[in-house]
Amino acid sequence: MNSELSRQKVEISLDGVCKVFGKKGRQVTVLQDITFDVHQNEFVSLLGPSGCGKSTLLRIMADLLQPSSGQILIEKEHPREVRLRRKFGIVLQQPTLFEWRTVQENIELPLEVLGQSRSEYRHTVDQLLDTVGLTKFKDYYPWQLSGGMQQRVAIARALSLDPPILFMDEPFSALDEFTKDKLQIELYAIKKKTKKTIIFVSQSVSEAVFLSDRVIILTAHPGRIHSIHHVGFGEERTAQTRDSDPFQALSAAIRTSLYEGQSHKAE
Ligand SMILES: Nc1ncnc2c1ncn2[C@@H]1O[C@H](COP(=O)(O)OP(=O)(O)OP(=O)(O)O)[C@@H](O)[C@H]1O
Repeated sequence: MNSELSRQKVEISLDGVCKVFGKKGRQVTVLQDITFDVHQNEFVSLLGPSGCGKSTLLRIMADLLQPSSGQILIEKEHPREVRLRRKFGIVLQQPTLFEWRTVQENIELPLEVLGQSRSEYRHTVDQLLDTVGLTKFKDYYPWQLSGGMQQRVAIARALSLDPPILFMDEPFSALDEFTKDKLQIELYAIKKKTKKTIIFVSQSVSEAVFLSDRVIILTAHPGRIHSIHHVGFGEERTAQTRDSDPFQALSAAIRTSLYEGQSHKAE
């Protein structure tokens, strides 16, 4: 482990997590012996081929699924406790906004559910609109927005209760390249500003390298950790980062690991 990371507090800890789907006689092991720690304010991507169990692992971490064996602790507590105290936000591939609520009303929803009044959360919501660049569009309805704008609303909504942790499952995968690149830069800036811990599922090497402090590569059938790569570019990530030699070199190394993971499986 690099020395800077070892000084940071462990926020999420996975120990020997396994997941088996199906009934007796027709069982499939999807995840096997997944063990790693995530530190406070760290951005960790889970990268691997389709079907290797990335979403399943994220869902287990977010208490949407239970592991078949092994343990997950978030700040030394079971994910259920953490979920009930709304200590994490979730952003999925599809933004799942409420069509009959405006941008602002979608972002306000979790605060409204908590029983706060608009005067209490007005400042928070104004700040979130500003953070995701949607102040001018606050009275628009989801169907009046582009896909990228809708995903920005989903991110703002996930941040509305100011959770220390964000779980994100391929949030940009349905978007075009240009919007994707732009949102990656914005997400990195949000992470820097808000100091969140982010676990991010991706199928894209360049996305994972651009956003992450560490990239965890999973192999498929069953999903196991193949390797963990530290991203050493520091906190300056711009459009030019992707053209830099360190970025290209790390992307190439990660691509090699991904292919290695697949070919071991085929042997
Ligand atoms: N509820 C379920 N019951 C049975 N099998 C499931 C269930 N959920 C997922 N699986 C299986 O688990 C495996 C991993 O699925 P998962 O969605 O976690 O993979 P993934 O790496 O996120 O894939 P992708 O990148 O394509 O989204 C797949 O083979 C899938 O069919």
